Amino acid sequence: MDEIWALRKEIDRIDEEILRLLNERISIAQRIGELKKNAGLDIHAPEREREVFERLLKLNRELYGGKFPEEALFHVYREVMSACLSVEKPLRVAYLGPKATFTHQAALEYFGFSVHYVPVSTIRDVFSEVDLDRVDYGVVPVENTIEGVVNYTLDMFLEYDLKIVGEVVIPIRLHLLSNLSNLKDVKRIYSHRHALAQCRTWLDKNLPNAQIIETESTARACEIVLELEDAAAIASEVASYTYHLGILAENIQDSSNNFTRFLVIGKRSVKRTGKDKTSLILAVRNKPGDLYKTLESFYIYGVNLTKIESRPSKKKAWDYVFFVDLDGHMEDENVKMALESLSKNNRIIKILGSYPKALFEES
Ligand SMILES: C=C(O[C@@H]1C=C(C(=O)O)C=C[C@H]1O)C(=O)O
Repeated sequence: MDEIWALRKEIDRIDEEILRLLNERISIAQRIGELKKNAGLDIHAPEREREVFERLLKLNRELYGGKFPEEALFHVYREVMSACLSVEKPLRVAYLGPKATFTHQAALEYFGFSVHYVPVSTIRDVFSEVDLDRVDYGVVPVENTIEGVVNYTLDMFLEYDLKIVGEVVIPIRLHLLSNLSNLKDVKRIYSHRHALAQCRTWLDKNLPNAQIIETESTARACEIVLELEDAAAIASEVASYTYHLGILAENIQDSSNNFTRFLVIGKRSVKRTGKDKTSLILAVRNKPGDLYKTLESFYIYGVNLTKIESRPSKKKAWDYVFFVDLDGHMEDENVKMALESLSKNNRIIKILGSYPKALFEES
């Protein structure tokens, strides 16, 4: 007992030191904020945030053998930087709502909690909020490893002149949320159709007799469950703390290969980090060998394409454009040369931006 008491004293001392350092850090961030304002620079610096994360994750591995878990270190620093940024300039971020959805989770993962979030009801609204400067950034889903591409998001890039400033990949993990403490007391389960379908095997095995009720969103399921004494909802981790519901069973989804990629959209390009991606929209004429010729530029300059997706141009029937993602930044020599050669041949419709690759890319 004495030893526990002594060790807790030690923890108190360490916490005081961490607190002092956090306050010192935020004062420095405030000064950097003023300097950036005077120089007309962007206050939010995603490339610098990436550098901070990578440096610390590396130091944690090299100096301490990764004793402090990597994901936790990421979240601690996500919040530290989110708070430091908020004293420089409070950011406003729109996302495809409602609250507590996976898009909300992706937004939190990218910006942390010290940001003002604006949930909106359509992907178009996210684009228009950013376009009209009502928010600084927007977050939208773009593809899922099981369901495929979110076409609507790609189409919006043809309509709006916005830039991609970042990406987030998150595993779609579903949990059984309830304030009940025993699985056998769950008589009714509420959730959105997709979430229920993704947990079919687990439900058949663990709660074969419970009544299943569909709701319009996982968020609505949580609201209903809060009022009931024999029910549980299937929803995300963010839903559990948004609605103050406990996690009765974790990771109940059938597939462990379910990931969604989200894009962060804004108005300005992001500086090079060395681990970047570039997205662009290309025009390919409807004649033999044209796609081949377009792709040849990437081959000649050794640029690796990570994705190519075709969409109707909406200008003419059977006319298509290609959405391309590639490894590298526009300022990288090989990417620059490939883009120059494509532009000479009038193949570039839009460059959507260069941005840091997702930090934890699990796809
Ligand atoms: C402090 C800065 O401003 C913001 C906060 C950061 C941080 O807390 O480390 C990093 C980048 C910026 O988004 C900075 O630009 O260095």
